[in-house]
Amino acid sequence: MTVTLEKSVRDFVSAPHQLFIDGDRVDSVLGRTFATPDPATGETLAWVAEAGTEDVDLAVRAARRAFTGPWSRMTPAQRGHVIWRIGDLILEHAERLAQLETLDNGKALAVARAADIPAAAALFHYMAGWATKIEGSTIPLSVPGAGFHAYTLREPVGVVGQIIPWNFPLLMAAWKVAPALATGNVVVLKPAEQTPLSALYLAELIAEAGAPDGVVNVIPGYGEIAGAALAAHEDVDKVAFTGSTEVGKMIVQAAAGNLKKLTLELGGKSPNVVFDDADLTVAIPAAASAIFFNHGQCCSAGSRLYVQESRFDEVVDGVADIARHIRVGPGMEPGTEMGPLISDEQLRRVTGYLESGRAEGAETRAGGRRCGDRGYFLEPTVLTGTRRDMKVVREEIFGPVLVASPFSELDEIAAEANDTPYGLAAGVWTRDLAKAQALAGKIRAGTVWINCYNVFDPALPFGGYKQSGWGREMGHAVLDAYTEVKSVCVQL
Ligand SMILES: NC(=O)C1=CN([C@@H]2O[C@H](COP(=O)(O)OP(=O)(O)OC[C@H]3O[C@@H](n4cnc5c(N)ncnc54)[C@H](O)[C@@H]3O)[C@@H](O)[C@H]2O)C=CC1
Ligand code: BAL
Repeated sequence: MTVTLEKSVRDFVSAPHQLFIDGDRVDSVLGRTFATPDPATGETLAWVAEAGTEDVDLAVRAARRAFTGPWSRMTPAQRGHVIWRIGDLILEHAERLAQLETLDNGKALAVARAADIPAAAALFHYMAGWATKIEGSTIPLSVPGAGFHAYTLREPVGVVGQIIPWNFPLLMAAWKVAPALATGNVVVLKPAEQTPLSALYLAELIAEAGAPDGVVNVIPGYGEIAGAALAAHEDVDKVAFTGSTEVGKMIVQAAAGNLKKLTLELGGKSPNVVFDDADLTVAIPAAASAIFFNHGQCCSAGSRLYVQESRFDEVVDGVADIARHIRVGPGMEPGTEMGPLISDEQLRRVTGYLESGRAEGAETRAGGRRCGDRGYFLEPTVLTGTRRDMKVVREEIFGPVLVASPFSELDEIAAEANDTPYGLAAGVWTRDLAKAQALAGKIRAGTVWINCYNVFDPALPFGGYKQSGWGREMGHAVLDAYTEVKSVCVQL
């Protein structure tokens, strides 16, 4: 049995999907379209206009016109009102958006309802408040002689290209669009080719909320064509990207042409460390959730579990038992806890890692196989007996695959936790807060969760050390990424 689709969702999905440029739905210049599949079946869900370089150019021009035009004439309070209204509209359309997200991404409807959609609305509501609080400062100068009045202004960067992934399609759009608008920028958003639908729906809500034409343009298309053109475009002032570290590096090179500003939110291989004095009734289910939430398709996934040796078997057996009982199925089926992976390509990538782990001697404590032969379902998997040099330990798998290892003491685990090119997140579990904070201080990662995991809040900055990225999203910190500082110096 599946949840009955709302008629409006059925109608939206089955309609032809155009690009959203300058407040209008338009076909792509070359008339190209692409299919977005339903990951639960592998069948085509919808056909979507495919942006090419010409469309990227049209969208950038529309954004530039809006930047110098009506958007720049709105007061901060008016901008804040529009952004708040977008949050309200997301909540008003929550069920439709949740169903759309489940169809396009595959995630369980309960998860889309409880997590993705309210979190996207919350981000717009939080950022709305910042629109009226983008302030400079007055600066006392030490230049001898004449008096000066010097101050700084924070100005928008300009036209921002935003390239987002498929793991949290609407939420990643919110993380990008909301701070850009709060700081007075304009946007060309390229959603992932696997999940373009909720971003197109969001474009309509943004227009309904009162954003002038061209302020947010949404151009679905392929990364190597539309994404690459956006990253290289000479009239784009900044690119904000979330996705693989590999593509992040390509974007750095593409952006060099006009030295556009960049923020990058990239991969992770996050350590989750359980000490022997932790409350295991909480730590065990949390360690399972840290890796299995969103099918492990989270950049922050706690994919390396380290347990102090005296409790290793207890914790691993507990996590493996949870893994075996997770209900895997189509996201639209009531009771489903874990849906399919996003695509055939991702399924092959993840099962390739499982084969490599087995070939290198890892032991499978739970899962390890594809479920059925329709759609892209995989069993939640726990591997032990791994070594530091194995691919399954070193590389981001981006699937429901946990590698678990024992450790003996704090300094050893700090070194092992940091033995990765990534530095996105980490978890620490212990009743001893001094020990937790000591380890948190040693771990080189943008977020350390103590006795919790995957806690996100619009006010809490998120981003990576090392090859996990540049800059921070959310919180006060994101405002820096979307503003230029201008110093004004007046001789009195
Ligand atoms: N940090 C995160 O949240 C995410 C990390 N990933 C990682 O990336 C791996 C591969 O997944 P993909 O979907 O292939 O990630 P990806 O990095 O290729 O795709 C992310 C976005 O970048 C775009 N893109 C791809 N190539 C581009 C290019 N040359 N120039 C500009 N934009 C480009 C895509 O169209 C998509 O919108 C995953 O297995 C996972 O390890 C994937 C998605 C999200
Ligand atoms: N990429 C944003 C959040 C996550 O994947 O964990």
